[in-house]
Formats: sequence, C-alpha cells, structure tokens
Amino acid sequence: MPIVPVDQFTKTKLDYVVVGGGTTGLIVAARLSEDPKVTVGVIEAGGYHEQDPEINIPGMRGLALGNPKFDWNFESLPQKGLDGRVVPLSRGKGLGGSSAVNFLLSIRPAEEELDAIEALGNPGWNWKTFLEYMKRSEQLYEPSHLTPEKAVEYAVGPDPDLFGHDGPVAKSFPTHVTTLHSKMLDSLEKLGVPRNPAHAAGKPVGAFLIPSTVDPRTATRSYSGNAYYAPNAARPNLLVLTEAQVTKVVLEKGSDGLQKATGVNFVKDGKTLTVGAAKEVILSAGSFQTPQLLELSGVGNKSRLAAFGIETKIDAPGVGENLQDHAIITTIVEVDPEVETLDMLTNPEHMAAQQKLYGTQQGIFAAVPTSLVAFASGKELGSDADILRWEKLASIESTPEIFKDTPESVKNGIRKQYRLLSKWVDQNSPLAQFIHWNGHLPVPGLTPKPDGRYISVVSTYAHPFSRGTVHIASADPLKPPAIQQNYLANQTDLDVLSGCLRLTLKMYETEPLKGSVVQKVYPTYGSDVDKDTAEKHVRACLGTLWHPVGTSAMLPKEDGGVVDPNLLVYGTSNLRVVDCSVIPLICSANIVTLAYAIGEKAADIIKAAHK
Ligand SMILES: Cc1cc2nc3c(=O)[nH]c(=O)nc-3n(C[C@H](O)[C@H](O)[C@H](O)COP(=O)(O)OP(=O)(O)OC[C@H]3O[C@@H](n4cnc5c(N)ncnc54)[C@H](O)[C@@H]3O)c2cc1C
Repeated sequence: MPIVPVDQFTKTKLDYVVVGGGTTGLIVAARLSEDPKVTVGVIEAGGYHEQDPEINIPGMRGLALGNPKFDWNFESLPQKGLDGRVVPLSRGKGLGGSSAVNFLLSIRPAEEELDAIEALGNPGWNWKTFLEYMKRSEQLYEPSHLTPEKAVEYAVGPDPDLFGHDGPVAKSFPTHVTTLHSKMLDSLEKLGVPRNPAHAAGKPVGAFLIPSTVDPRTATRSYSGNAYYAPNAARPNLLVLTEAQVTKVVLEKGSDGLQKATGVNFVKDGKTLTVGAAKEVILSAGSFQTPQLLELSGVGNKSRLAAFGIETKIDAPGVGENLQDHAIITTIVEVDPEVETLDMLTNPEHMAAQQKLYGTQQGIFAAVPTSLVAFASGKELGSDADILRWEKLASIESTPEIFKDTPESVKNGIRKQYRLLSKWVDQNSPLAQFIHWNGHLPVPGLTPKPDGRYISVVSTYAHPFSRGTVHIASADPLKPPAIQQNYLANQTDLDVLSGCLRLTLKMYETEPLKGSVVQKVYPTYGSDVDKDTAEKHVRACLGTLWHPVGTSAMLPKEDGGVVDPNLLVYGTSNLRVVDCSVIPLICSANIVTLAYAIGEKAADIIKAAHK
C-alpha cells in the first residue's frame, strides 16, 4: 500500500509495528510483509525522497547533509579531546534513513571482526552468516566497463561466490575513474599497502576500487527506500506512515513476568496518537534514537530514568552505553590541472558538459567521488614499540575518566572487547582505513583556487579504543539525545590517526603520485612531521564517518547487553531492536553492509518465532 493517511494507519490492526523506516527498518518490513497473512506498519519521522537529486544522483551525494529535510543534524557534546569542539553528526531522515544519504561505499569488513561478534556471546552471528545475509541483500553488476587489464590495475576482482546476484540492492564498480587512481595504488604499494582484489573475502587489508551501491542501469543510488520499499509499496499488508515521530513504546507486564510491547505512541501533526501491535514492536530508529526511545519507554539505567521522572519498566544498564564510531581526519593536495575532479564543476562550461554526460549515465555525476579505498594494518601505522604500547592501552584502566559512571556489567563487556582489540593491533587485521575523495573537501578558512584541481584523503581508525554514550537529555521525546563520543580519550586513537596522517602524506610524497602533486594544501608540511604537530592536525579536523554502533548492544546481559542473539530486548517478550545499535563491536569497514545483513537475518528470526 502506498504511504497511508494517519487515520487509516491507526485504524488498521497491525501485527508488527516497525519504528523507523530507515535502512534496516524497511528490510524487516519488506520481508515480513511477504506473508500476505500478516500486516506490517512502519512509522518514519521523515518523508519519502523519491525524486530528490541529492539522494538519487551518486555524484551529488553529500549535498543532503545539513538539510533538515534529509538530516537529523545531531551534534556531539563538546569534546574534551578536541579542545571543546562540537562535532556535527548527520543521520538520515526519511524512508531509507541513512542509506538514503550515505556515501554509497559498500565494503565487507574482516572475517575475524565478524567472528568476534559471535565470540562475544552471540551464537549464529559470525562471518559466514553475515556473508550469507549480505549476499541476500545485494545484486552485483560485473565491471563490464573495465578491460581485464584495467580490472587488474584497479584491483577489481569480484569473486562471484562472494557476492549476491539476485538481491534488492544494486552494487557496481565506479565508472568514473581518474588518471590518479593507478598512481595512488602504485604509491601505496611501495609503502607496503598492496593492491587487494580479493578484499571481499574477509581480508580487506590492501587497496582497491570500491564497490558502491549504484544501480548501473540508471546511474542512481540503490538503497533501502527504492530497493526494499518501492517494489513492495503496493502490498495491501504493508502500511507506511511518514512524518510521524514515535515517542514511546507502550509496555505492559505480561503473566509470564516479561514486559510486552502492546504498541507505540507517536506524534503526527502536533497530535500524540497510539497504534497497537498484535505481535511485535521492532525498533529500527538507529544508534542514537533507538536507545533514546528505550529510555523514554522505561528501559534503561534505573537511576538515570528516575532523574527524568520516567518509571523504570526494565532496569537495563547497557542502554545507551558502549558507543563506538569511526572518526576521520582530512588531508588535501592540489594536483595536475588536467585531472577530472569535482572542483571543475565550479566552471559553468564543465558543469553543463557533465550534466549532459549524466543524461547518458556517464561522467562525474554517474559515479561516487570516493572510489578508491585502502586498509592498513598496525605495522604501516606505527613502530613495534607503538604496537606494544597500543596493546597495553586496550584497557578500562587507561582512561578511567570516561568509565567513571559506566555500570559494572557494561565494563565486563568492554573488557572482553579490549582483549580482541589488543590482538588485532599486532596482526594483519585492518587498523585504519583511507578513502580517496575526488576533489577539495570543505575546510573552514581554506578556499580552493578557481581553476585548481585537488584530491582529498580521509582516514579513520578501524577500531576506536575510546567508548562513548548516548542518553536522553530530557523527558521530552522531541528533544535530541546527549551524544558523548569521548573522541581521542584513549591515546591509541590519537596515535593511529597521527599514523594515518603520516602514511597519507608519505603517499603524496611517493612516485608516481608525487609527480602529479602540485602542492600540499592541508596540511602543508611533510610526513616527517613531529608528534605534537601531527596531533594538532588530528584534533583540529577530526570529524565523523557516521558509523555509530553499540548503543543497544547484542551481548549477554552480564556483559551489558541490551538484546539477546534473537534481538529481543532482555526482559521483554516481543520488543526487538533491529538496527546498527545492536552491533557490539565496530568493525573496520563502512557499516551499511552489516545493516543490510542485520535486517535480512532479523526478518528470518522473526518469521521463525511466529511460525
Ligand atoms: C552521511 C552518512 C554517510 C555514510 N556513508 C556510508 C558509506 O558510504 N558506506 C557505509 O557502509 N555506511 C555509510 N554510512 C553508515 C550507514 O549508512 C548507516 O550506519 C546505516 O545506514 C544505519 O542504518 P540503521 O538502520 O541503523 O539506521 P538508519 O538508516 O539511520 O534508520 C533510522 C531511521 O529511523 C528514523 N527514526 C529515528 N527516530 C525515529 C522516531 N522516533 N520515530 C520515527 N522514526 C524515527 C530515522 O528517520 C531513520 O529513517 C553513512 C552514514 C551517514 C549518515
């Protein structure tokens, strides 16, 4: 059924209510409504951006950010590690959620990182099962636009067995590649980061052309909105309500002693309304708003809820704890004037030519401007002594100040995570990621030359050692939660990002890329930069790669878990969380592939529970 009016929504007897029509929410809704006997209702706070070019055109991605039509525009609390600076934290708003505004990179993490999710106490959540469900969500288009020689040059080698071929989300390889791509790959190779065409096999260390969620038949974004919702919009048993914000899950104690979610309250056009759920309520509001909704509904740390006058239904100390995110730093260089970068679009003639080219699904707008990625391990980022130090810094005792209010159970879980993190710094596991951006990224105070051409590289640690929190700051459900990232609290995070800066600067200084670099722009110094100066750059430019996870962690209860391996909130019989907030330990890659897998697997779990 198309998007429905509110009266129809509240009058329909719904079996499942999905809160948040984002990346994962729409997957669950689409899969559950395959059964015509069940009725599924989705409540999404934003609209449906079906025709918006900022969403659909790959080369325009990023333009939706900051616009309240598409973006919640959250902010971190002032960050001590960043001299009190606040970091903007975009989240997608509207059908498709963050998959509608994300940067379309579609990369698999490392095998050991997904096996770790099982090892932390979640049977059935490992590399093998994640891979199976990632494949179910995707349809890979072979890189037929590349000759076999070019495929080798760009490290493109999709093993058909590692990808899905008939799933809803289209995945393809960038069609717009510049003359610098090969040079970057060659220079990285000289620095110990080899071409890695086999990255999708759970071994991402190396460099390669990034698969992206672009539908090559139309050169448009493929995402939850148009892949999972649009093809099923006519189903009479799938009802979607947009521009309605859920404010609370209604919980009642059942005869089994468990809390039962009977429905949700939501605000639509200023009015608070209720809708019932006969079978389940599924929270898919994302890593910031799912814990917020749990707390507003009385599921959280008892003393925290009491402070806001909220009656505790379930004392769940893990809610909103264990926040992890990938933080990025930026570098920019000016390059040869003949390289085709986004900077050329400031010239009206080039803009007109590129718009025309897009009409034939080619050119700069048809592809993502971030088409090259590299993952480096510890040995490319620090000395043996650094690695030993990082292993030791993987502990709660390294940063007691950020754990002073952390519940004991949550600390138990984080200790187990640290044991894994300390192993990964010394192996061939990814420790940092580098993403090429084909143009001059905006930096306050820097103005690109009118005819200049630039490339930027953003880099991030794979696994932050710091942990943050997200909690309600008010009992008013329409107020944003307080997001405390604690960026750079642990020295390892600062060291790894400083290592990223040095490695990127070295890449610019290494032939053949060096020959195409006109000058360094941001920063202007070389890779032999001293510690203090490198750290200053990190603190000045740190931002987010928008990958928050862990705030409703799937972990044993005694380790601060909020949901069990069936994604049921502990202490409830029918309230599940299905979104990235359940990922207990962040992995190295961009996380949307995990979101797709979680949505697909959750749908199977829920179907099996109601057979
Ligand atoms: C700018 C940006 C760039 C990114 N780039 C990449 C990338 O290139 N590759 C990659 O792999 N990952 C990327 N990510 C991360 C990835 O897209 C997200 O982690 C993932 O899509 C999150 O899925 P989710 O289902 O957990 O949440 P979301 O997709 O964010 O869905 C949550 C939904 O719930 C809705 N909602 C929230 N609260 C309420 C409420 N109270 N009532 C009703 N509705 C509500 C929201 O509006 C939203 O639609 C990016 C993310 C962002 C924001």
